[in-house]
Amino acid sequence: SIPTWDIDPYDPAVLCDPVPYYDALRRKGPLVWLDRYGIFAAGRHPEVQEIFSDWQRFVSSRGVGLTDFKTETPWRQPSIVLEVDPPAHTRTRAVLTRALSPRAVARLKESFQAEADALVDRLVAKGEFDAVPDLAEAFPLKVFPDAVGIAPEGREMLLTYGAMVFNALGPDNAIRRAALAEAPRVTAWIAARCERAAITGDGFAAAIYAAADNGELSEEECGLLVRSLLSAGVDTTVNGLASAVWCLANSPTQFAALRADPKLARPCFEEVLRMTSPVHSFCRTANQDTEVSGVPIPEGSKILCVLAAANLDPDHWPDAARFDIARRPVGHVAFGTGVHGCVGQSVARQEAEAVLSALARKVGRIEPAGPAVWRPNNSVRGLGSLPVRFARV
Ligand code: HEM
Ligand SMILES: O=C(O)c1ccc(C2CC2)cc1
Repeated sequence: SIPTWDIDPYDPAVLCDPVPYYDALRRKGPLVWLDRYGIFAAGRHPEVQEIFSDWQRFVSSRGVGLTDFKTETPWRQPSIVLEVDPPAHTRTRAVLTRALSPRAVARLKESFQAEADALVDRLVAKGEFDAVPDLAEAFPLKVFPDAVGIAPEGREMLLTYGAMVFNALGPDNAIRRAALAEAPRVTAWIAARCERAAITGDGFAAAIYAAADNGELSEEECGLLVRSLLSAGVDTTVNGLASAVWCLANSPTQFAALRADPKLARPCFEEVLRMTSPVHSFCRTANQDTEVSGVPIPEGSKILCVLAAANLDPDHWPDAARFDIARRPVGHVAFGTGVHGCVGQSVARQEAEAVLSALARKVGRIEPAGPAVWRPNNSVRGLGSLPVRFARV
């Protein structure tokens, strides 16, 4: 029989302190039936890997949250890359892959590094501050909209919209309702920013709109792909950077190792992603009667793939609970995997390398200066506040 569990993974207390839930979920079996929501949950690395890799049996076009687009109305026009399957996905994904290519991102390395160095210099001078607004939000909100080609005014709206996108993927709970209460105002603002006329410079959005000039996509489709960048490209890196500071503040020996070799900034960020999984869970929908690891899965079933639990699976990672920047966590699923694997991961890594290498070169010690406060969100794991002290080298 299939293990059944009445836990509420979307309870704010669980969202803020999820590791016991992850451990229990993995122990209960490869797939567990969560009868509170009538969904399956997968918390072990092999099953998450299998489900995310098999887009034919486990589709994204019926939504990657708890809403089944086949029977319920999405809160916004579905994404034409995240919430579609091949072949429709193939066309739009190709445009994003080109616009966000490692070469396009490498051109940003210097400006990202200059911005990170200047910011960290200011924070070392300040001494004590909240790393969430002053570093984790400040850095991406400066460099990412510039890289996309979005005007500077009102950028904090990107945080509101990101939280909305990620909360909307959860159940109809208080968090989701609060987030969607602001939907009309925020989605109108986002739509206006995505218009071709509103795009500045020759960044990612300009590269996307070039696909409208060569007939690859319609202008409306290009606007929706810019919306995808604004939906996925801010809250994720904000939470990844905040979690990186949290990991380093709690592991002085690991920060010392990073300081000894600032080139460890990139592998350090991969280990932060494995340990904290900024996107903690996403769904797939079975489009046929099937089975995974011997568990029958009826057509139409939603499967919550708990990326964060898979990334802490002790059967896949030796000493999985230990933050070890020398680990090289190849195979982590913090960026997903398969055809929908994160198309923005080069940008995320470039942002993180800039910030972590600045910390390695300019900060002597990172110390907690008050309680870390986690902010509950139905799909992302993020800090609301992280008071820290930066001691000079
Ligand atoms: C630490 C930062 C980030 C994390 C943890 C992250 C995580 C993810 C994950 C887990 C997926 C797969 C979703 C699925 O398979 O259903 C994904 C897809 C995606 N990400 Fe990222 N992401 C990050 C940064 C970014 C950035 C900076 C951008 C934009 C520049 C971006 C744009 C996208 C897009 C457009 C998709 C959909 C791709 C597709 O469906 O083919 N992400 N990301
Ligand atoms: O295309 C989108 O709108 C989109 C929204 C959220 C994500 C999450 C996984 C990072 C990805 C894409």
